[in-house]
Amino acid sequence: EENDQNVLHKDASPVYQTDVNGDTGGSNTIRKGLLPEKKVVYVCSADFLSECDRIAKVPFRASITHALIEAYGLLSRMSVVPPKPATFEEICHFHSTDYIECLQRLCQDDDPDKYDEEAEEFGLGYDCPADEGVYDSASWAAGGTLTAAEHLVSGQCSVAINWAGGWHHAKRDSAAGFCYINDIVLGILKLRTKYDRVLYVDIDLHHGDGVEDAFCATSKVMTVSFHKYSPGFFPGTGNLSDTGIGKGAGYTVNVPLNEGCQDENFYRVFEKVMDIVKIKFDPEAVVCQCGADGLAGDPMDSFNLTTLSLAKCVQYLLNWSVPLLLLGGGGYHIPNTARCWTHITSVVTGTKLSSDIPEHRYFTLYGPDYDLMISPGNRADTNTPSHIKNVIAQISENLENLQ
Ligand SMILES: O=C(CCc1ccccc1NC(=O)c1cccc(C(F)(F)F)c1)NO
Ligand SMILES: [Zn+2]
Repeated sequence: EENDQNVLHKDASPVYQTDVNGDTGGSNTIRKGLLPEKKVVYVCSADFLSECDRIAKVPFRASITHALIEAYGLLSRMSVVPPKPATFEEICHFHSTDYIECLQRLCQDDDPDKYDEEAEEFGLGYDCPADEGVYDSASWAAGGTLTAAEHLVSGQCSVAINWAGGWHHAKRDSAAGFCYINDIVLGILKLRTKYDRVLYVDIDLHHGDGVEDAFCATSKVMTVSFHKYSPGFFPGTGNLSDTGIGKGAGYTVNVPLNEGCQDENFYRVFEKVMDIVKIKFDPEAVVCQCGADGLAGDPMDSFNLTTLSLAKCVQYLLNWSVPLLLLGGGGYHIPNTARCWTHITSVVTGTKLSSDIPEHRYFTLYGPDYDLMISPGNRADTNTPSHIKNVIAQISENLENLQ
């Protein structure tokens, strides 16, 4: 096999770290950051990929992403762990049994007129179709996130990755925004069996409303979502004034941004907000939804980010050296999404990658540049300095009062 798993990509120059007695390099210390060898769990298997390839709005995205990660030789830097699909019982640790039973029933029904009143009640219908295979792919994606979270809880790794997870719109008793099972909530509930304070960060283009709703009334889980917020833009929630309720008051953070957001503004806001979150909440574990639909070139055509800012956000969280669960999410320009999550995987494993896409099964998708990096479009960033300043000021004021 041309791509020997143990050979880093030809131009990759691993980043060296001086070891305890000061000498650098040597065969076994080609790592940066604080992760001990192989302490990154990457959830994947052939069954898992073929099930997640069937997710309707992102056909074959799971396999295309995995193939690029493999082509760059990154699998040898991680522990690859095969997941199982989440069971009905595991799924109902968050979702209502009525909703999940209805989802299962409809997915097995091939009658085009199957969307009865009950279906509508559970958000299942023409905008969230319960087609054949939807339950299976959603339960496999959720199983991947649970497997990743379990490896963090058991201490077997410090970072765990499920690029087929991140379905942040699903509610306790309803599908929404093509999300059917909220794997993120299930993963956070799993982490909460060990960690007292869990932080959720969402850098997808859209507001992470399903996760926010699940934890808006508790101070044990803080949710921080960075998203486009503008009239008529889905889901329409996630304004600055949305800060949590009851015991959770102040533990919901929303960072509403405008059209055209570029790397510089996005990362500037991210860093300023997360600096305060770290001081005021001091999380014991972090879950980050890395939705890539804010990238330049995405059919959502809303933000104008490149993988550099999204990868810098993950590097920022890595530097906290607390257990970190990384998930996918949106991302509808599939080669760019694969570029983004491969770039993030290289950051997590401390591996420098050549910007030349390696020859592999899906090489042709990366034309005409065949470059790992993407360029921003030339649309203006409508986030004015005063908007950015006001958002940061308001959020630090909201967090100031946190006990
Ligand atoms: O990406 C999402 C949800 C996207 C969404 C929510 C509600 C209604 C529609 C959508 N998604 C789309 O419109 C969509 C999904 C996949 C591909 C496209 C495409 F047509 F832009 F490619 C569009 N959340 O992070
Ligand atoms: Zn999205």
